[in-house]
Parts: sequence; C-alpha cells; structure tokens
Amino acid sequence: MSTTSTTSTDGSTLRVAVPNKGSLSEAAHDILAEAGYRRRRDPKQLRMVDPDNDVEFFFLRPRDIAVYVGSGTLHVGITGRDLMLDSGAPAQEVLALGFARSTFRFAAPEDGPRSVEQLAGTRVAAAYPGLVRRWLEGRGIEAGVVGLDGAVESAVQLGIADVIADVVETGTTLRNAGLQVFGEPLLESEAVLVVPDGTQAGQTRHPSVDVLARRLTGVMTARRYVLIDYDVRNELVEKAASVTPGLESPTVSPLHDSGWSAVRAMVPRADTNRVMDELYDVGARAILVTEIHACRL
Ligand SMILES: Nc1ncnc2c1ncn2[C@@H]1O[C@H](COP(=O)(O)OP(=O)(O)OP(=O)(O)O)[C@@H](O)[C@H]1O
Ligand SMILES: O=P(O)(O)OC[C@H]1O[C@H](OP(=O)(O)OP(=O)(O)O)[C@H](O)[C@@H]1O
Ligand SMILES: [Mg+2]
Repeated sequence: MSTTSTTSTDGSTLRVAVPNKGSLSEAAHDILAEAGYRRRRDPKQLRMVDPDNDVEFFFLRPRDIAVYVGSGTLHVGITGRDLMLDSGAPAQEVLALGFARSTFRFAAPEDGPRSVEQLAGTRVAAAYPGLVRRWLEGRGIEAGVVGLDGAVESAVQLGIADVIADVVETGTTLRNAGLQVFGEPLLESEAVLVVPDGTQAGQTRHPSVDVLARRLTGVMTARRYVLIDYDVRNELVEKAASVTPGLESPTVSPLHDSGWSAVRAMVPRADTNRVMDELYDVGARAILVTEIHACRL
C-alpha cells in the first residue's frame, strides 16, 4: 500500500555507501535520516539493513566510496566531489548535496611560487595526488606530486615540497602554517551522490537510486525554503503576489470577509525577513512563517 518505499522494481535491495567518519559523515547521516532512512545507532557499525526502505547501508571511508560504487558492488554512495575525482574510479555524480563545501587550492610561502605558471619544476604536496596530477597534466605543467595522508600544510616547512594543494575551508590552517593561496581554485567541492559511471559496460542504474535522489532533493528544498502565509485586501493581491511569486505561483484563497484574501507561497529561507518587511509595506497583515519538514516538488 505504501508508495514511499524505495523497494526496487527489479527486486534487489539498494546498496548504499555512507561515510563512516570525518567531515562528511555527520551531515550525510543527518540528511539520510531526514529523508526517512534508518539512522545508525553505533558509530562503529559497518553495515546496517533498513528493511522498511529495502536499503542496505555500508559505512565506509569517504575516500573509498567512489571505488566501491565505481566497481558496481554498491549501487550508490555519498562522498566528496574532490574525493571522487581523486580516486579516478569510474563513478559519476548525479546530485550535489550542498554540505561539506570546500575549495581545493594551491598555496605556498610568501617567497614561493605566486602563480600557476611558476609551478613547473616544483614539488607539490597533496593528500589528493590523483586530482592534482590530472589537473597539472591537463594544463601541460610538469611538476612533481608528493602524495601525503594529511597535515599537508607542514610539507613545505619540513622541506619535502615547495607548494601544497589542499582543501581550504576557512583558511585557518594555511594561515597558521604561513602559507598563502595563489592561482584559481582547482575545484569547488561539496558532498555528492555518486553512481557507477554510465559508460561502464554491463552496469545499469538501480531503479531505487532515483527515489533516494528525489528524497534527498526534497530535504534540501525543505531546508532552503520556508512557507509564508498572509492576509491581504483583494485589490492588493497582485502587488503582494509579486513579492512572493513562489515556485510556480502563490495559492490565493478567499477569506470569510469577502474583501480579503489569504496567500500562501514558498520563500527562500534567507529572504524571509526582507519579504516580510516588503509584504507589510504593501499592506499584508497576519504574516506567518512556518517550516517545511518535507516536500516533493
Ligand atoms: N575543513 C575540512 N577539512 C577536510 N575536508 C573538508 C573540510 N570541509 C569540507 N571538507 C570535505 O570533506 C571531504 C573530506 O572528508 P574526510 O572524511 O576525508 O575528511 P577529514 O575530516 O579530513 O577526515 P580525516 O580526518 O580522515 O582526514 C572532502 O570532500 C572535503 O572537500
Ligand atoms: O581551511 P580550514 O578551515 O583550516 O580547513 C582546511 C583544513 O582542514 C583539513 O584538515 P584536517 O583537519 O582534516 O586534517 P588532515 O589534513 O590531517 O586531514 C584540510 O586538509 C585542511 O588542512
Ligand atoms: Mg583531513
């Protein structure tokens, strides 16, 4: 009877890879829980079956997720765009998820290289060596890449590299290491939903991937928008509606007092107060804002 199950039409359980720890993990678990999937109880759990949704979750290192998905052994996963590209695995992004945002940038001491052109002949330290090598090759720049596991910012001071290429979020770690960014970002990254590369022979997308993607999109929309309701005199409806056009068009309903209408529309959360001020100026009253808990557009 349920129409919300992710049960696939081909009868096989959807196998989903989720980051087990690190920067992506908590937000990935949150968005899945908001999308109606079972939440992991124990952070050491490696695998969890969610029978209500006919999904099996595998909690893996974020760096490995594109490798599993690309091999076809798991149907879909959540990882970082940068991690997916670094792996070189035959996986492709189907949905950007809006969290774990970062930029990937070159940085060096003040007296080091200050432009991409000056990278030739240098040693670049990176925890994403595949991504950096491909980026340099794509531009015909011949530089050595020193692959490290992390704390890359120390590599210059410790003498094994001239430049680093790393994830920058606030820039605090770079500043503390006396490094400055230069050149354009190599990449803008965020968490993404990945599936096996469509070009791989013999691999077809599991039908429940689309249900998962729709649910996650619904959560992102519910987070990004609020619902606004207000009353306005009939002659002012058009003017007020132009302030709150909604996604398609606002809902306008008659009030018991025939001179007034009630209007309802979705508004970007970030615009809420500006929109309320404008509506009040137009003459709207009883302006109410409510959360959207879930939606399918
Ligand atoms: N401040 C940040 N540090 C590291 N990764 C970040 C940061 N902000 C966003 N990210 C993103 O999170 C992903 C890295 O996840 P991962 O779990 O490997 O990171 P981590 O927190 O550095 O874990 P670890 O401690 O194992 O290195 C990448 O996609 C990266 O772009
Ligand atoms: O710009 P910031 O806000 O300072 O964040 C970026 C830093 O955070 C991450 O390091 P992490 O703490 O994951 O350590 P690691 O380098 O050992 O992975 C990343 O590798 C950068 O070093
Ligand atoms: Mg790290």
